[in-house]
Amino acid sequence: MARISLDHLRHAYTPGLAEAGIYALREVDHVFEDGGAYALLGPSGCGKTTLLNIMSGLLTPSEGHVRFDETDVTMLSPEARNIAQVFQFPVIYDTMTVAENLAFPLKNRRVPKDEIQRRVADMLGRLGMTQKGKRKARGLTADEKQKISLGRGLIRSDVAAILFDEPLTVIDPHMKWQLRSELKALHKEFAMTMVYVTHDQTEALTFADKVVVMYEGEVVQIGTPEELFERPQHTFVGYFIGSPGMNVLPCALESGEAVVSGQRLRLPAHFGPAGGQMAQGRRIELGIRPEFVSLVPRGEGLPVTIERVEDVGSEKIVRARLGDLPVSAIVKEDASLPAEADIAFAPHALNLYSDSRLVDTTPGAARATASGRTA
Ligand SMILES: Nc1ncnc2c1ncn2[C@@H]1O[C@H](COP(=O)(O)OP(=O)(O)OP(=O)(O)O)[C@@H](O)[C@H]1O
Repeated sequence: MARISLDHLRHAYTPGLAEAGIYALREVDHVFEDGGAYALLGPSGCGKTTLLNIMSGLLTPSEGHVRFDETDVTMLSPEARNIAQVFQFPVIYDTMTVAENLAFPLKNRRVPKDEIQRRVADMLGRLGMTQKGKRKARGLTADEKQKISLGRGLIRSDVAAILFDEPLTVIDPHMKWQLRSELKALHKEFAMTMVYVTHDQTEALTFADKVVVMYEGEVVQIGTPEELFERPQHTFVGYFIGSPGMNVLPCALESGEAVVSGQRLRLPAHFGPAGGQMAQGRRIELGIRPEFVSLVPRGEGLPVTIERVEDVGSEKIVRARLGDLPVSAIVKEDASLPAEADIAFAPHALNLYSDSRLVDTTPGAARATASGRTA
């Protein structure tokens, strides 16, 4: 297994696009640690597949380098990089049996016969396909074929990394959970470097130790599921992760207060220096997750109009409007809702954003804030 370093990668699909400044990847500079389980998460078109294909060698980046440990592999083919790939749709040999398909990558590497038999039997068990080992792959369901593709990727122990591109798209919903758990178990057991592309936050958060969130050709945050939830480094992360996503409220800062939709909100004390030194002309926003918004009696917070309440099991999602801004709150199922409500924000959970990037409001960070950098 290898540590994969992406060194100042940029990619435009044609020289014309590069000249026009249209990059599918704008700047990616990141290290995937040896043995880590990563998810590349982001909406359609944000550059996930482009990045994965650059890592696998299917695509050569316009700029920058890819290194596997200390070796520069930027110009090497996928075969020369020794990686396993699992694609969105199954890639298997219909005329071979299920077992032969699984054995194929091992035979190619001249693994001894008895070792192949042992590993194939083990993988068939893990995939729940022991009874189907001798069946021809032709005629299997799309689910089953994709499970074989996964098995073929996972059966080799000598690969630098395993790259998955939305591998569960064709899998039946109730099987997805089982296969994800199996992938996670295999990762724990063999500590393989795995990179898993998805646009589904549940898939990303349950599979990965670290989630790499991409937006418009850039990595906007790399973090554990908890970090992405608690401290979104970019408003997009706040909006994309969570259901409903983080409330993002445009505001102006004035002597320790935020003016949100014409209402004044006293900010936690530590926001003072950061807010005071914020450069003029920036787009300033407050971020607060619905889990940290509460409904309080009129006069105790910011006045809102409740527009609707959605019942979601043990909780209710309250959709309200603060002036012209939509705000969501998550409250307990049995919480009573005042007819005329205000909203209050848990101070510890308030985040401040400048041009979509999180402002470090911890004491001592004012200098970085003033120059526009974020932590
Ligand atoms: N072969 C290509 N030629 C030109 N532009 C491309 C090509 N492939 C992708 N793009 C563009 O590059 C950008 C990133 O695409 P990419 O497929 O990497 O995104 P993605 O996040 O994987 O999306 P999806 O989840 O829909 O696969 C998009 O704007 C896309 O239109």
